[in-house]
Amino acid sequence: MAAIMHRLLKPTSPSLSSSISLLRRSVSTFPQNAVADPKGRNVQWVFLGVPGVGKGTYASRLSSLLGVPHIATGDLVREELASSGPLSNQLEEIVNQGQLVSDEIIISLLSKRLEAGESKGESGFILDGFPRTIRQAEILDEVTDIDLVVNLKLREDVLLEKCLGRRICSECGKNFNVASINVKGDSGRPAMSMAPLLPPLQCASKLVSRADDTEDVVKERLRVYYEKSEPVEGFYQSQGKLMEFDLPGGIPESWPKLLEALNLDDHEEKRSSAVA
Ligand SMILES: Nc1ncnc2c1ncn2[C@@H]1O[C@H](COP(=O)(O)OP(=O)(O)O)[C@@H](O)[C@H]1O
Repeated sequence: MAAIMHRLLKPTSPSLSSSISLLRRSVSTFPQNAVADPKGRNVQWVFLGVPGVGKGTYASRLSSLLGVPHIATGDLVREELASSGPLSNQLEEIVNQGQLVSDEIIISLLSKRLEAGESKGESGFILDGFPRTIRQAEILDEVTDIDLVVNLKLREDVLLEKCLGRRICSECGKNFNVASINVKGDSGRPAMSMAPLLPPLQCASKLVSRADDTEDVVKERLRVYYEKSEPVEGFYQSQGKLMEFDLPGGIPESWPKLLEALNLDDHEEKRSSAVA
């Protein structure tokens, strides 16, 4: 009912309709061809969580483990910006102010990425940074079935520090983090430490920060998250698809626990022993 009301209040523009048709076409072979995980679940998964929580880190690790693409809409936006294409000036202003790009643009970037992947034989996906509004979640629901939504959570007082510590290698594009986080336990919350994620020697001199990872812009992105993206958690909760996951610390503590929560810990062990 709420969704119908929303659509009545916000009619879909012709350009959004055509972006949705593109998206529908690019997922038309899913989920029939979707990759199943070792537990037989289709992998059309979504990662939710505030900026800096680690969606990219964990989604990309799972993508390597399960053999499905990790598609981060933030990366698609940054690629479009770097390409100096027709949209780049418009996008730069929006992203550097911490605001959301329009649904039309995001859906058309996502469709193109899915289509390109499909032509290379990719199937299934782990989405990171999409959907970010209720409208985007409704559109995704119109075109395909999402199997699982992982909502990563981390105590708020470390998020800003984590965003400010993010670095990208300007050559290989890998993500690192120079922040060393040590917070004391207080009023029932345990202490938390997160070691920096440092680059290998060949990347060390090529690290850059994202233009939108300044203190003011991160604070605005957090505000936008609570206003526009947090309701998406409720959307999937009501569909019974949401798995909440409280990150207990850095990668060494969190990764095994996440695998356990996803029931994938035995798969990781088998794979590691096969490689060893
Ligand atoms: N689904 C989306 N809808 C609208 N804008 C988006 C979306 N995904 C990414 N963006 C734009 O790209 C920027 C960077 O996104 P991302 O890398 O996911 O950042 P974060 O670290 O905040 O999770 C966002 O602040 C926003 O401007």
